[in-house]
Amino acid sequence: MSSIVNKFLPNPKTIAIVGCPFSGGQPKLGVDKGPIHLVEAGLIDQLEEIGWKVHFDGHHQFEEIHAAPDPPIKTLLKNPRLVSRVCESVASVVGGHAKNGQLPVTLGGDHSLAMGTVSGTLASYPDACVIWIDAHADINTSKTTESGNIHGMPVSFLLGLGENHPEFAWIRPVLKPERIVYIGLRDIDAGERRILRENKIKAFSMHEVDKYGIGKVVEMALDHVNPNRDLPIHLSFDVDALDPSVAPSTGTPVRGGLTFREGHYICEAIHETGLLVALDLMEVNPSLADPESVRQTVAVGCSLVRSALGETLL
Ligand SMILES: NC(=[NH2+])NCCC[C@H](N)C(=O)O
Ligand SMILES: [Mn+2]
Ligand SMILES: [Mn+2]
Repeated sequence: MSSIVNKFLPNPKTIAIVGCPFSGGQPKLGVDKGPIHLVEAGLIDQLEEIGWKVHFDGHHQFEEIHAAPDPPIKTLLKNPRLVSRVCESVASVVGGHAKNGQLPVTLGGDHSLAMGTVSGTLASYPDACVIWIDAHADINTSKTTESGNIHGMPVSFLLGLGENHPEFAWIRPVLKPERIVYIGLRDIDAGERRILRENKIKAFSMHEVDKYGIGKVVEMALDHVNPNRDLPIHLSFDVDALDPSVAPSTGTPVRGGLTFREGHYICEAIHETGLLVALDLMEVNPSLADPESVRQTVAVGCSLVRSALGETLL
């Protein structure tokens, strides 16, 4: 176990793996296989090797939810009922683990799931901040979305922006705009840019990563959301934040992303705060790209998780 002490977790330090084989927030098949590949690659043993107790009792089953199809309703959003119900159930699972003093590690699945994970974290740690690592801002509302894909919208629901959707009535808009920060952005829709500006949401795009270096960017990001380094941190990592040469198997790759080391540095630095209370690793899609690219993406996903949980280089 690394020498950093997590300030929020009781002993024995325990992780709860929340495997979420879910793809309903976007149209590409296969992202639901992400968590299965991550676990099959040995993630659980790897986390035990670095000193964690790990609970995993199988991937989340969304069967009953899948059994109730979305009726055609008048909205541009795709599968709103399905996504909402799945996220509601993820929120209660993640929230339950957090309340038991475990650190939930949610494996996606598409990034719409973060509506559930962040809601679950905030239910147990109301003053938690969110560090969102992504090529995208995922902050569209039903007014601004061009795709209708809900994986491009979870942050706006968490903030309570945009119009009310009865399907999503369970989501409490508990996230404050000053409690979220982005790193890695480089593909932002026009409407999202406006929302970020109007709500004064802090974001470090790849431009700032180039300009200041990743060390300084992480420090500035923490200074913004966690100035006294005393608030719990939820880290939501979309694997497409990494450059496609590093993580090719993902549904919406964007060139010009984080290097292998920049991605890992972020995770290592968050671990060093001793404040991490929840982690998401999202958007690994093992059915996109050739077998070697898939292997590489799954391996990098596992190593990001290990870094956030205390694997050290020395
Ligand atoms: N979680 C993701 N990979 N999101 C990609 C979102 C892309 C685009 N902004 C959209 O709204 O559809
Ligand atoms: Mn993304
Ligand atoms: Mn995302």
